[in-house]
Amino acid sequence: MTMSDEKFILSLDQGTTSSRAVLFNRKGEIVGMAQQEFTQIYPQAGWVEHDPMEIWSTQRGVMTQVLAKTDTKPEQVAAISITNQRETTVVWDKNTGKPVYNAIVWQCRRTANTCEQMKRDGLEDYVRENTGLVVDAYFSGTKVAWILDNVEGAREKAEKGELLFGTVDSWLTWKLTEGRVHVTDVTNASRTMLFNIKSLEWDEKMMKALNVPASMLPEVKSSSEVYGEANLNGTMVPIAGIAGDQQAALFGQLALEKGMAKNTYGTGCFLLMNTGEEPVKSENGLLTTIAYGLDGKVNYALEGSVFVAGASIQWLRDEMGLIRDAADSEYFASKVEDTNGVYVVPAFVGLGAPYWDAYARGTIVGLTRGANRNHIVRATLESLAYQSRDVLDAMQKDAGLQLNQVNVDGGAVANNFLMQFQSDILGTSVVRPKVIETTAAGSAYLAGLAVGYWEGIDDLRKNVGVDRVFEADMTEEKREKLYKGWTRAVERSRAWEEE
Ligand SMILES: Nc1ncnc2c1ncn2[C@@H]1O[C@H](COP(=O)(O)OP(=O)(O)O)[C@@H](O)[C@H]1O
Ligand SMILES: O=P(O)(O)OC[C@H](O)CO
Repeated sequence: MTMSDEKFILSLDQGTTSSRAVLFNRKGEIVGMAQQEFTQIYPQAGWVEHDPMEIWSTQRGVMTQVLAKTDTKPEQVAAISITNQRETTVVWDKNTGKPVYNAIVWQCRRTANTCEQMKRDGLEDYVRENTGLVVDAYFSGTKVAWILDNVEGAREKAEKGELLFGTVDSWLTWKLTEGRVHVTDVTNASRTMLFNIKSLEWDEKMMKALNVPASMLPEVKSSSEVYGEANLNGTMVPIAGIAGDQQAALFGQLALEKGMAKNTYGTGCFLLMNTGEEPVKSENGLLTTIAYGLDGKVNYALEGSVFVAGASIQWLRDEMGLIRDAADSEYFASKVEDTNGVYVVPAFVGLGAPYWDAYARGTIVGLTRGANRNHIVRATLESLAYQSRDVLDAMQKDAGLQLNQVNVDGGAVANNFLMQFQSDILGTSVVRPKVIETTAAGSAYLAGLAVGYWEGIDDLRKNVGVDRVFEADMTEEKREKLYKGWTRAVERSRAWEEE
């Protein structure tokens, strides 16, 4: 229950598996939250889709629910912020507002062949230099092209200027403003492979290479400004913050200075390091991306994107039936002292950073007659930590520095076994904040700053607190032996699926 004149920021967090709405007060505390899972559509092996109308209906549903649950009137919402699963691609008809196809999800591998062709066409260096990305099916560009090439009549309509493209932030803003506003922010734009991260404009050469008409593309704005107004039961409320979820988490951790990093453990795992106002080119398989656009400037980040992290725990629950609840994984993993030599490489949709192997597939190695459920559960949890080490090692090489602590957030950091093992396998401290909904918080901060709900960054520092610090407790010898086993397991998973 909220006091009737108190104001809040309503943060909409549209993730890969669920839509969430979180209400924040001035102290950055969560006043209320509503969450709803939605359908994952797997039309073929390696393909992943969402229904854009379900994304919208669940997001609208949780938004209404959180206000009702906390007895908050629309007039008490100072601003709405949007943060979202990135890269996921929606194409809709400008006149009817209807999607022409399901959203193609970031995890979807259907355009791997297009990427091979792009590499043969010699585009890799241009893509890396100008978009900060590697040529991979992960990003939106080839997904838009696929829709235009495969949905009957789509290309013709797009060329007549009748279709619009957007990442999920863009789609939600369009729906919330009843079709008045077609925008995105720099962080989301930097994940499309169509955006030039240096000039901060849509890239002509990439638009041509992917055959995507300029008329489809949203206007690109900063991450913190008023983009338009949403109609909340007759009250117009400004939408004032937009950022991709991983960038929002970095902001939520207030990692606003060069060299500050965070790792988020959700469906995937995403390690981002703020590199300041200059983009840093990775030599070790990471991405260069925009961290946020604020006050007329952008900050850049290096990113290590791991495609499957918490999703592997859902796989243990839903497909393998080894656990009933994600949290049970901690209990089973802790029942054994080690994995008995078992490694699980959850390369269900290929491998992201630093390998970028679209043809890797999931692998369990090291099985002996003594391997049991607990070992497999433990090895799956450990895979989150090993994959994070892969990207942290790459990041330290790129940045030329050694981190002695990693700030973490996201759903899976509730798992104490995982956090301790993470610290052990990295040999650094792992710092878990009080509010692990850092994504929603960072997004709320961006909106709150735009409307003067918070005056500035110093105002926000009071909001951030530490819950627990995990310290490494493993010998160097053991750490390196275990990690070597992981690298061998990864080799076994690679290039499995044939082109
Ligand atoms: N206690 C836990 N141990 C391990 N994994 C967990 C735990 N709780 C949640 N997860 C995993 O974390 C993910 C949910 O985190 P969340 O940050 O909500 O993800 P997303 O935003 O990607 O939907 C799920 O994939 C789930 O399997
Ligand atoms: O929905 P999440 O939290 O798994 O995040 C997905 C990422 O944004 C994909 O790049």
